Amino acid sequence: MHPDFWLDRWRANRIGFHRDTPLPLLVRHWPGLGLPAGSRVCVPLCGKSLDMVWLAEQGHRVLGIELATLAIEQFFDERGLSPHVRPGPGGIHYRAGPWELVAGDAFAIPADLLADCAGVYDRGALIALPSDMRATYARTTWRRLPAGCRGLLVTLKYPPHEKQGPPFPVDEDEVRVRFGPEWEVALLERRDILAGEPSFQAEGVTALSTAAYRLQRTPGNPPPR
Ligand SMILES: C[S@@+](CC[C@H](N)C(=O)[O-])C[C@H]1O[C@@H](n2cnc3c(N)ncnc32)[C@H](O)[C@@H]1O
Repeated sequence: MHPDFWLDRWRANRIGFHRDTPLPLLVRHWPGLGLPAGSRVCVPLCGKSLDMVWLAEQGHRVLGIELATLAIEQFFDERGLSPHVRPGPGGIHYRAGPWELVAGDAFAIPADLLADCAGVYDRGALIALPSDMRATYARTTWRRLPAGCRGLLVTLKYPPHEKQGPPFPVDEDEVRVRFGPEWEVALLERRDILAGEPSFQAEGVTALSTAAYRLQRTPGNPPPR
């Protein structure tokens, strides 16, 4: 999937993935990770998600990574903030308040920049990518996160032949294969959501569920790539 796919969507404002409230699964399960206020949370493929506002309200510093400059500009504009903008590791860094958003490729983000991230939040990132790119994403962005890092991952599952992604279906086996053994994976919740997703129904999808996973980076990791 070429970066232009996403840049075009932002230019045309075709951002049906964007929610105007924080994700209930985040609000329900994030506190269980036990991350102290003040810790830094990485949000790969962040868009202009309001989940980053919610994370900041919990006292976190947020490091977002997003290809589309337009998404980052809209995030700050919509908060009435004028960020400091500077080139830095991995791209152009936009900073204001608790937010530092990097306009760049999450796959190319340097490990140094992630070294003090105690948390990671993925909603609409893994499932935004086709299979080969999901493998790259796990081997690059996630692998560069430090030992002890704790994360919340939200996925979708539907019969793969019933719809073209994105979003792509990702089941529990795949999560365990992609992230294990470097990450301990625990399924926290799975729920059927088809009734509330008319656009999936209109495409002929017959079953749709979302799941939340807790991930914890195990010690004894291989060196980051
Ligand atoms: C499905 S959207 C989800 C956005 C956000 N996580 C949310 O929940 O609203 C995926 C986002 O990833 C961005 N993106 C895609 N590939 C990327 C990459 N390699 N590095 C950084 N951002 C990327 C796209 O521009 C898009 O904003």
